[in-house]
Amino acid sequence: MVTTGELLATLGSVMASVMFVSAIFKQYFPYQLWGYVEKYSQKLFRILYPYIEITFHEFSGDRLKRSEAFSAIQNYLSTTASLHATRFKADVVKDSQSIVLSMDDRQEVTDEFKGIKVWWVLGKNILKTQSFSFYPATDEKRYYRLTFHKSHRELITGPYVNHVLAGGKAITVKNRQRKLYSNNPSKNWYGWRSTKWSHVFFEHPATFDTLAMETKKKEEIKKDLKKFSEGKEYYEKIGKAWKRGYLLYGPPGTGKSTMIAAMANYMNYDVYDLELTTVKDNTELRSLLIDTSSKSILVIEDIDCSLDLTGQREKKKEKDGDEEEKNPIEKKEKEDGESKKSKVTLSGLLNFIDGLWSACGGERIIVFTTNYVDKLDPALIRRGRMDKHIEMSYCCFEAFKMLAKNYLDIDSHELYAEIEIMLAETNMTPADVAENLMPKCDEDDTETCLKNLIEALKAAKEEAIKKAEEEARLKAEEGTKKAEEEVRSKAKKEEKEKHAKENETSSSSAKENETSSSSAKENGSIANGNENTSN
Ligand SMILES: Nc1ncnc2c1ncn2[C@@H]1O[C@H](COP(=O)(O)OP(=O)(O)OP(=O)(O)O)[C@@H](O)[C@H]1O
Ligand SMILES: [Mg+2]
Repeated sequence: MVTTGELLATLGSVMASVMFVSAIFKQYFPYQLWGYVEKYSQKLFRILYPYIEITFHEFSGDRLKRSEAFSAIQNYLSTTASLHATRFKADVVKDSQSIVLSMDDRQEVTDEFKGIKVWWVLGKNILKTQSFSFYPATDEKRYYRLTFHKSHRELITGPYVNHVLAGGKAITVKNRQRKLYSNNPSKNWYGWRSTKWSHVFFEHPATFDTLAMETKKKEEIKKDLKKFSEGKEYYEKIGKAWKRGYLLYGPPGTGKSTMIAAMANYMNYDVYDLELTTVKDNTELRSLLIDTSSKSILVIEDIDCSLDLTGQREKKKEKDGDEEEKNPIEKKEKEDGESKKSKVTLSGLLNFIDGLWSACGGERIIVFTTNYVDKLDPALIRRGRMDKHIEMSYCCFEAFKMLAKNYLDIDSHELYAEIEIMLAETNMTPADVAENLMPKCDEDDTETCLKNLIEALKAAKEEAIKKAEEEARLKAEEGTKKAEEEVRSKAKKEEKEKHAKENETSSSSAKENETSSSSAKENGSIANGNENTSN
């Protein structure tokens, strides 16, 4: 059976023959006559072949970059082709978990858009010449050719092509194996095929279902994320870059990193884990940002330790300073090392998150984590930079139930009541609760694990009481010391005052004596004077 593509191809070759004949004609006949022939042959061509063809090549540019349009069309046609084509090629995606079928070479499929029929064919050119290249050479250059009637030019070249590209990209996102990136030190940026980010496949299994926290809070976060992912038009309307910042804070082991993994899985985003201490300066920070793709989460973990942004860090420095004073050479070496490390400033970081460059790429989530939220600069965590602040706290009963469901596959147990009371009295992180719930050997049944948790909670409670008592004792001791110090300084002050008074009294009596003796002297001289005068 002759396909439409073959028919069109035949028509095409007939036209090519006409062109060939006309080229010969051009050589042997006068110019005026040729002008007529050309005019009418083109007219004839348009009448006989009223179709338009658009070709999308697989590779474009000097560096043989695979065309995004080609990949998108391939994915789009993989769904359309599965309805019409008879020969397929299979690609394995998502770490061998699923198969995607695409059209085989020279296969033709039809598609319809608003009642208009178009034809797609996958063709290939075989290159005859071979040249030496650093890049893996390929002999074949594939392309997709789209053919449609010229009367639908506007509709097909505009809305239809956009529809195909958008549909294809959505399938690419769905099928892609997500990646976890980490930044390379800049000294490795230069050189052949070097990159700013290196990656591994992102395979963290955490989801919002496995994350233990209050359901209400969890649902709120999920809704927030969903709203963000659907908010392209809204962000455009309000004139804001399509990005959202989350600050996750709380004690170690409360699930901040787990939450990031759950967010990435929920949104189907890549993760860029930015290690700030290896970023040389603000310019480098900006280059890293520009090199991230959209639909990604940019993470800066333990922001309080990454830069000199907090009181905590300053305290640490003071302490270091005391130690270094003993050894000035070591101090100098350490200072040199520090200066080589990172010159990223707070203002650089602020601009990175909410400056003009931060809008590049779009659809991006930025997450900071910290154990010490109070010590961060307010400018860093203001809304617009960190739009949503999420406290990850100690394990509550609701979170425990989720962990028990995940770890032990139970919804309730007679020991739950005791655990609920103990969790209300004791601070235990979800990480510790999870560890206690986990069976350690085949013999560990549900009850053993729950009892382990109760024991651990009791131990934690006793420790907390002891710690509180110790703190109270230290506080009391400090209070007594302070009171004693106050009494001593008061006594000292009184003693001083007493001495001062005594000194004052003795000096004034000495003055008095002096005055009386001098006045006696004066009296004597006056008397003598009188005597003299009377003489
Ligand atoms: N809320 C939670 N839900 C489920 N598992 C949790 C939760 N919190 C902690 N865990 C478990 O504890 C481990 C440690 O948690 P995670 O690394 O997320 O803590 P963190 O808050 O990032 O700690 P840090 O501040 O030290 O980085 C995880 O591997 C996870 O199994
Ligand atoms: Mg963490």
